[in-house]
Amino acid sequence: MSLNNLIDSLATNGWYVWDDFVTPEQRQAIKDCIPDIALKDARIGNKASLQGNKTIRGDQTVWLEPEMGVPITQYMDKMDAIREELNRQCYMGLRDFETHFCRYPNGAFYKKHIDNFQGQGIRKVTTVIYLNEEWQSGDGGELVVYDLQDQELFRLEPLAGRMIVFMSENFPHEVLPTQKKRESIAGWFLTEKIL
Ligand SMILES: O=C(O)CCC(=O)C(=O)O
Ligand SMILES: [Fe+2]
Repeated sequence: MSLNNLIDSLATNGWYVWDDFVTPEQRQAIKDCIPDIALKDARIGNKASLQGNKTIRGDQTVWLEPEMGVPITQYMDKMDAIREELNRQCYMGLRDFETHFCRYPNGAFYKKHIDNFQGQGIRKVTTVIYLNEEWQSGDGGELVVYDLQDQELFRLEPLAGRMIVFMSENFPHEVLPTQKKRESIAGWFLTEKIL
C-alpha cells in the first residue's frame, strides 16, 4: 500500500483502500484536536451550499481547520502531497481540499448518495479515513459502494487507520446503520479553490 498503488488503482478502478494510512498515535492526536462542542448535525451539500435533512444522514460534523492543531495540519499536508501527485501523474486539476470530522451516534446512517453529481459540483475525489479502534462484525456502520448501474461493488468496515479514496462522481455509496459510535474524517479534492 503506497501512493503509487493509490494512483494506479484510482486510474484503473476509480477507487482504492489504503489500510494503516494513519497510525494509532496520529488517530488519537487528531481526535484530541476536535472540540466536541463544535460538532453540528450534518447537512447535505458541500462547504459552500448546505441544507439540513436528518432522514438522509444522522451524523454530526465539524469542518477541519489548520488552527485546530499540528495533527490536523500534518494530516492536511499529507493530503496535499497526494493532491499534487494526482495532478502530476494524472492531470486531475485538483486545486483545493475540504475536510470534516464526522461522528455517527449509535443508530445513525447515511442513505445512498453521490458526493458530486456529474458536472454539478467541484468535488472530484472523495477520501474517508476511519478512526474506530475496536470494530467487530455486527457493529454495522459499513460503507457500501455501488457502481453507476447500482450494482454493489464492495462493503468496507470502518476500521481504524483505513482510508478509502474514490472518484466522487462515479460511486454511489451509503453508510449502513451503525450499532455504536462511528468516527471518521471525510475529505474532498476540489477542482476549484474555495477560500
Ligand atoms: O463515512 C463514510 O464511510 C462515508 C461518508 C460519506 O459518504 C460522506 O460523508 O459523504
Ligand atoms: Fe458520501
